[in-house]
Amino acid sequence: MSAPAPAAPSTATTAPATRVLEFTDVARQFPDGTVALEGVHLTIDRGEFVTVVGPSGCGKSTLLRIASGLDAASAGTARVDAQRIGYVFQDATLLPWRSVKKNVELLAELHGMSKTATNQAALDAIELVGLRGHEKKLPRALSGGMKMRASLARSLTLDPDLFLFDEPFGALDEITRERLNDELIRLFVTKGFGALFITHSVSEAVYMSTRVLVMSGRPGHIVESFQVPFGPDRTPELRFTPEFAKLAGEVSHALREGHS
Ligand SMILES: Nc1ncnc2c1ncn2[C@@H]1O[C@H](COP(=O)(O)OP(=O)(O)OP(=O)(O)O)[C@@H](O)[C@H]1O
Repeated sequence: MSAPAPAAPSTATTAPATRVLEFTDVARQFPDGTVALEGVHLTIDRGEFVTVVGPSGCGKSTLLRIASGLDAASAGTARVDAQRIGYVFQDATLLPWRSVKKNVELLAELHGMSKTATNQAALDAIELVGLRGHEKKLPRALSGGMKMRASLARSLTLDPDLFLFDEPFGALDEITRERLNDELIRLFVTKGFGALFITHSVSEAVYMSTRVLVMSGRPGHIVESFQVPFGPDRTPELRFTPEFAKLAGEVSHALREGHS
């Protein structure tokens, strides 16, 4: 069993951090009076992988929707300084009649990229997510993991500064999920985007992130923040180390405390 990598910043860089997201005192109250979020402070820089865990219904998806611009804060300031935003949901949302390649090209097309640039971006993204050789397949011929790879590739064509993930691997079996965790870490290290990742799995949160945030029950706000001390070269064995177990235990504890 290999020891965890020494404590290090996730992406070793000496350049000043580029802030891609800054929430100050954000609240969201819906018209029916439901207060989903209250007093949320959150910053994400490029090169940071920030995961939010919290009890069901605490406002995690609402937080992500505000970050994506699909929803707006009802109080406070939600600032996103990203030219391009990637968005991956639990459902891969592929168009069933388009091939893998055509699905991956979709966002680039919608963003008005030229045919040549779209083609190249799609081929690069397909290569990055390991779908080479499957370009012509229709979504129905793909496994759940392959669909998620195609969904990831579709956003990668935009080379996002900020990537938003709403439980992207929640519906996958454990082996596929862990494999995709590793692939996403590799993409993150290669591309250096900022990430906001939502999951119900504490283990996934600790394994993937540079920082884990724990939300309280509704109205959701951040009750605890954990800097993750493991470097970018994480391998599955990390999950079996005492350091990992200790941190995961602390996050679980904070989750239970925030819940009560
Ligand atoms: N459009 C809406 N109108 C009224 N209430 C809403 C609306 N959207 C979400 N809510 C409520 O706001 C709260 C937060 O919802 P949200 O989906 O953000 O939670 P979540 O933490 O992502 O939940 P889960 O972990 O179960 O996916 C919930 O109580 C939900 O019912």
